[in-house]
Amino acid sequence: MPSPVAASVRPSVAITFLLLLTMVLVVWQKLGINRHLDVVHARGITIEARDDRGEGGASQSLLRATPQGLQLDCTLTKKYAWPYCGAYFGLGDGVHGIDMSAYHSVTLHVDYTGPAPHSLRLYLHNFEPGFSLPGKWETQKVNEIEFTVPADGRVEIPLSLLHTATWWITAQNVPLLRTAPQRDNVTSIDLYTGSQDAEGRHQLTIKSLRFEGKWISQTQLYAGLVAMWGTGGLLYVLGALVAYRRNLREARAHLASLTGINKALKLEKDELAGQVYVDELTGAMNRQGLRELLTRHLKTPSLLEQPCSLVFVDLDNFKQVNDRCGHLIGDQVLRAFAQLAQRSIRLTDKLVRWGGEEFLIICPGTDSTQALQFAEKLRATLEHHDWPAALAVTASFGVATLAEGEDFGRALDRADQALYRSKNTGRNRVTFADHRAEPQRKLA
Ligand SMILES: Nc1nc2c(ncn2[C@@H]2O[C@H](COP(=O)(O)OP(=O)(O)OP(=O)(O)O)[C@@H](O)[C@H]2O)c(=O)[nH]1
Repeated sequence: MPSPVAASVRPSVAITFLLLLTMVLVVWQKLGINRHLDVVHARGITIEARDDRGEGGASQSLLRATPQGLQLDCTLTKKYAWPYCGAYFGLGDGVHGIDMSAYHSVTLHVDYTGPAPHSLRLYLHNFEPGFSLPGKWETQKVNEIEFTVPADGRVEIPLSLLHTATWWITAQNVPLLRTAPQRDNVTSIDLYTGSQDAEGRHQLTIKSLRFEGKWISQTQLYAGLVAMWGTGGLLYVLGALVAYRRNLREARAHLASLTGINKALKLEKDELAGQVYVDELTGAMNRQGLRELLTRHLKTPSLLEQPCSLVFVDLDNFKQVNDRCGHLIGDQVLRAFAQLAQRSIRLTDKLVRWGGEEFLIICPGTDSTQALQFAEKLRATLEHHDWPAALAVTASFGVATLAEGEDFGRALDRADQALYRSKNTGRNRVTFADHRAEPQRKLA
């Protein structure tokens, strides 16, 4: 019988496959091809200059593309409380941005001239359903970081350092549990002058603003792996369950068929056993049958209910029947005798072919008087019966009644002795044996 899931995929094969796939994915995520996004040079990104004039300030910024990069000319004026100049990089339509969760760092390469300090602010605006509203940029989550530009103009910032701007949380009254930085739907990136920058002319050449990352983040990979293993496990359990139910159905059908076969075999066995206990020629019980009967009697004594009488019957001069008329006629006579005897006895009586032309009739619930009457009646019936080949057939009888507590074999022996006396005293007669002890005759 196939194993539960052998019909689909072996569990060991599936587990090996999943393990290999997991290893490949983990290695690929760690060492595999990186992805990057250089917002200065990428296509499809809207780039605009930004300054504080919209908020009542007077700073001015001008943005133009040069062979060296994106050049921002800024005149910073402290008319507004938080003056700024900067560059805006639009990544979508203001609602649908790009998922930047798998990016791990951003590398900036700039030339910065102007009054110190040279610091910059980087913002990633993330549109989040729940509190971000279309058309209202101020409702988008502000992931920010401010940093000093080193002398060589190169700086690499891990994106994990970006935090949600506290001024934005306060202004938007964001629930505490929604304040964590997030960048799964970034609609714009802004690079502004630092909050402490001095007034005056600042010139910034942004040579590159490059985000480095993986195709999928570690978190996404692990979530995917958990889902993959979970689905695999679930499928395995479902498959095993289906196979188990199918096997159970098959086992039940198998059991039903075995039970049927068993029943048929038992019937056949009973039939064969019945044949073993019956004499083929006469249909009477044979000695094997008598043995079985006596064995059962030991378990259920009512079979030989007291008083019980035994009647031995032996056809007289049967040898002559065979000699004169042949064995076939002899057989017919034996069959006819058995039929006559069967018709004469009670349902509870048993007719046993003892051997040759000798028969034993066991009569439970029959005392000696009744047994003698019965034997005499049968003897007379045989004497007057119309036998094959117009034969005159008689029989001699020996009758014994089991005495209280007497052994069956001993009573049998007495009946046999009585039969012997019938034979010796002229045949065609009934002789009764009283219960005085005689040597025991054995069941051969
Ligand atoms: N046709 C036939 N003859 C049988 C069968 N079994 C035994 N016989 C014959 O029965 C005869 C018995 O002969 P004996 O034992 O001499 O007994 P008897 O001739 O009946 O003489 P008594 O018993 O003394 O009256 C033998 O010839 C056996 O061959 C049988 O199944 N069929």
